[in-house]
Amino acid sequence: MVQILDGKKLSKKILEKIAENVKEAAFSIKLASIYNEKNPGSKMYVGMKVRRAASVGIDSEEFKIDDTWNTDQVLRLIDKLNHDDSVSGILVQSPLGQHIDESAVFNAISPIKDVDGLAAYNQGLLFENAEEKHVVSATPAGVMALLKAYDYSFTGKNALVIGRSVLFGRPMSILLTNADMTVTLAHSKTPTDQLQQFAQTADLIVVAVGKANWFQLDHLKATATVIDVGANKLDGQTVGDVVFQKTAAQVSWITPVPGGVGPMTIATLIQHTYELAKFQHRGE
Ligand SMILES: NC(=O)C1=CN([C@@H]2O[C@H](COP(=O)(O)OP(=O)(O)OC[C@H]3O[C@@H](n4cnc5c(N)ncnc54)[C@H](OP(=O)(O)O)[C@@H]3O)[C@@H](O)[C@H]2O)C=CC1
Ligand SMILES: Nc1nc(=O)c2c([nH]1)NC[C@@H]1CN(c3ccc(C(=O)N[C@@H](CCC(=O)O)C(=O)O)cc3)C=[N+]21
Repeated sequence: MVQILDGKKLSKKILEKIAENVKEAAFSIKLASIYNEKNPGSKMYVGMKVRRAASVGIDSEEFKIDDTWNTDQVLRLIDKLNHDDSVSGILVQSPLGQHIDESAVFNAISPIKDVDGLAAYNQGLLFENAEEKHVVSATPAGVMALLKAYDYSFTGKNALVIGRSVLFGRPMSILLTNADMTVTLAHSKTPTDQLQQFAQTADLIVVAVGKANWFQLDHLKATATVIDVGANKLDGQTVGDVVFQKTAAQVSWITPVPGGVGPMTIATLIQHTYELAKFQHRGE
């Protein structure tokens, strides 16, 4: 019988702890979010992050851009926020828009305000496994926290990560490598028969392709764990990348959508905001 990795429950516990820490902090904390207001998903997710942050006593400031903005304008905004001591963390919600150079934007964020761990400085330290020295991308870090909360044993196990984005797949594959798993990172150029081979020997399968109800492979290991990162809108409902029933019937652990990775992403992002604010005020 499959067991649920309950991100909603764990995220509540994380937020309660942060609320206590913020109450005791002798400094105010503010999260600045930049997003394209024409993207309904971005508007919704930033709204959720702002509300959750407020619920633990962290302020927010939203910077809405639209498709008339160019990369330089966004870089100038980030430069302003980097130098604004009242701003503890800077979140750039992707996608910003086809014409914006997201990599240049992420890399312009001051490393000590990069709450999503997307700047090359932080991604580089992730490669070095120097985790105590840097911020890790919120969603993969949230997945690790969820697995650790259920005492997942990583060492020597096989992981299959499907999706290689800078936002999720790549940092996820490195985090799992750093945790001593043997990681296969698949993508759209991985032949389907190969994907089936990797899936049936995987102990951990992490799906982040951005296609509703896409993953439905058979012959999965009965002891396997499946992490569904997908957040797709289908007829007004949020559905994952994984066909839940068919997959849950085969494995031991699975995350639900909603209620799995999503809430963990938000809680982890807010935790990073608190931790970076604390670092910025160290020694006071
Ligand atoms: N819950 C949360 O907190 C978060 C959820 N998400 C969700 O996760 C999903 C992925 O997001 P993101 O990483 O930004 O997505 P991207 O669109 O940036 O990347 C999708 C990845 O999936 C791969 N892919 C696409 N089709 C296939 C296929 N048929 N077989 C194998 N691989 C395939 C692509 O391969 P290629 O590289 O070859 O193009 C690409 O690497 C989305 O639904 C997003 O909403 C993302 C971040 C946080
Ligand atoms: N720089 C950046 N960082 C991100 O973390 C980031 C991003 N860009 N771009 C888009 C994706 C998507 N994302 C989600 C966050 C929370 C939920 C979430 O909490 N969803 C609820 C359901 C919400 C609903 O009702 O639709 C759940 O899964 O329980 C989903 C998706 C973060 N993203």
